[in-house]
Amino acid sequence: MSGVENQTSARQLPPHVFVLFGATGDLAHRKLFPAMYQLHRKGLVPDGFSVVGTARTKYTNEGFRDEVFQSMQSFVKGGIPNDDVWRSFAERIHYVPGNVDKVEDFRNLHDYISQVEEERDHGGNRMFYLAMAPRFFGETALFLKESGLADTKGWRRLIIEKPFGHNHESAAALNEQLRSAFEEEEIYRIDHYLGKEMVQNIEVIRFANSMFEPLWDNRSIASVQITSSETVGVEDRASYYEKAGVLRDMIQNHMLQMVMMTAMEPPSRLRTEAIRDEKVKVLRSLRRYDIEEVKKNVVRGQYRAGEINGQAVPGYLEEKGVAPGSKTETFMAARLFIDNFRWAGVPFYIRTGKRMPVKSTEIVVQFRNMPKHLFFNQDGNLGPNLLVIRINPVEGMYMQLNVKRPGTDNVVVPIAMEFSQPSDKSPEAYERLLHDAMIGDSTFFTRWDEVSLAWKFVDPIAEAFADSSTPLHEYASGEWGPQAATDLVQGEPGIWWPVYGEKVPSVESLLMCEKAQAVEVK
Ligand SMILES: NC(=O)C1=CN([C@@H]2O[C@H](COP(=O)(O)OP(=O)(O)OC[C@H]3O[C@@H](n4cnc5c(N)ncnc54)[C@H](OP(=O)(O)O)[C@@H]3O)[C@@H](O)[C@H]2O)C=CC1
Ligand SMILES: O=C1O[C@H](COP(=O)(O)O)[C@@H](O)[C@H](O)[C@H]1O
Repeated sequence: MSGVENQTSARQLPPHVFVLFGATGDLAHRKLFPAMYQLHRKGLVPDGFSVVGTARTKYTNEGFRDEVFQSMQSFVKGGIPNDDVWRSFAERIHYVPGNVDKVEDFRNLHDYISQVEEERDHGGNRMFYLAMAPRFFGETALFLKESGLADTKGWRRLIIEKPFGHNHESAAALNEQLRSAFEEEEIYRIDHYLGKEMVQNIEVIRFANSMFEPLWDNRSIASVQITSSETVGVEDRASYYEKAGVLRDMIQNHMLQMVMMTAMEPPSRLRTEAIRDEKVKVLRSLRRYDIEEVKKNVVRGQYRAGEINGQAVPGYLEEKGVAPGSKTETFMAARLFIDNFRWAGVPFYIRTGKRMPVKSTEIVVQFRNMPKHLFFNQDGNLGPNLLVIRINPVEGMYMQLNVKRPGTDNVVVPIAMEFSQPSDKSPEAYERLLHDAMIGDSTFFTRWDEVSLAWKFVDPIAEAFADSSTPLHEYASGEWGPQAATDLVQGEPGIWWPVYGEKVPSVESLLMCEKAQAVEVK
């Protein structure tokens, strides 16, 4: 017995060689090896599955396996034992030193992989994962072709990390390079938010519950708010973040993906291209902003020193690697409009930033108020119904409803009808996405037209930021962004609904919120 679980309900993966570029890097150690280990532990990988890692640092197979084992102690919750499961996984791991700037190193890698394929049947299939800096993506794809590595007897697939370009022009150029070596169907562009359990659940909540779909439009919904707040700062990623800012780091990809999942039409069938077609239509209807509209609908900010969880933290400008006087935005809020029949007139508010009070991602769908109020809460107000989808750290949802407070008066209180599931039971986003790519399911990867349209939306905002026509507001670490972001939310609801992080909303917190709303809406 290897100790490997026999998980019959999930799909067994096809045999293949998994070629991991950037195998010594942070992503490989933090996410990819733990994800593959879990797939192995669950009995989902077949005999013919091997990982061949490559990067410039020199390791023997044994040395590299030890390195992966050590990093697993930090990156798999609770660490992993040195038992049969690990040993049988380690046997699958190989390492070949190489530099992606040198085509001859690809030939060397090719020879090694051919040897691995001779020793065990991998079905002639190869998966290439580019876990490297984006500047290497295009050239690596071309060298894969030139060295013959991409000529396989079975299937070949390319998984590519974000960021996919810096703007539309560079993304299109990169796409052309990739397409000269791989077909669109062979390219799996990662957006790890699409691997999150509750992001995938949005479709199920919407399309498997008959009570929501009839209400899911501008007749019943007043607004949608999507918040993704982080407590961390730029950490040691300034060299990347200084050029990206939150607009390219979070909005162009994760935030727009959540907008698409919330706003898309039901697909005609549960098929990859049918789903992606519906998502793309949302981006086609997303109103694009010129500079004047950016000024009205977009707010950006940069964190200053403050406190997070009682700990003093420095401002962005004091962080390691940040240029003096940097204008990089670490926070952005925007009011978006999707100009189609379903959503005309419904504002979609999005906000995301670093060094905010809690780590939380939530989607709040606010239903319209009653045409006439018969009942009121203790402040003479009546809160709206909300459907809140909680993406992380809690995975779940709640519906905010009004009920009668027990007693002889007719006072109404808001309650949260709540569902949550333990997040440690869900596969990590990377585990789920690797599994999908290995079985050839690209539903939760981004198609080129999605990426292209997302850049077309983002580029004018980036230009407005670059020519300083929109102010860069300051906010203290530990705050919910600048005041201007609060001012953006007009009409119903008039406030940003709170996000609760680890907490569960209580009647008191919901009432406080209604009170705030009553004041703001006036
Ligand atoms: N880290 C994370 O959590 C996340 C990362 N990403 C994305 O993943 C990608 C990788 O990020 P990350 O792992 O953090 O980056 P790292 O800098 O930690 O790793 C880069 C890897 O590339 C290798 N490398 C660098 N130059 C060469 C070269 N000339 N030839 C061959 N290999 C080379 C490095 O190894 P060596 O020095 O040994 O050559 C290393 O293995 C990026 O696109 C990033 O945006 C996306 C989401 C999250
Ligand atoms: O892609 C990125 O996402 C993380 C946030 O991801 P989460 O899963 O922790 O919500 C963000 O910190 C990082 O800057 C960005 O590159």
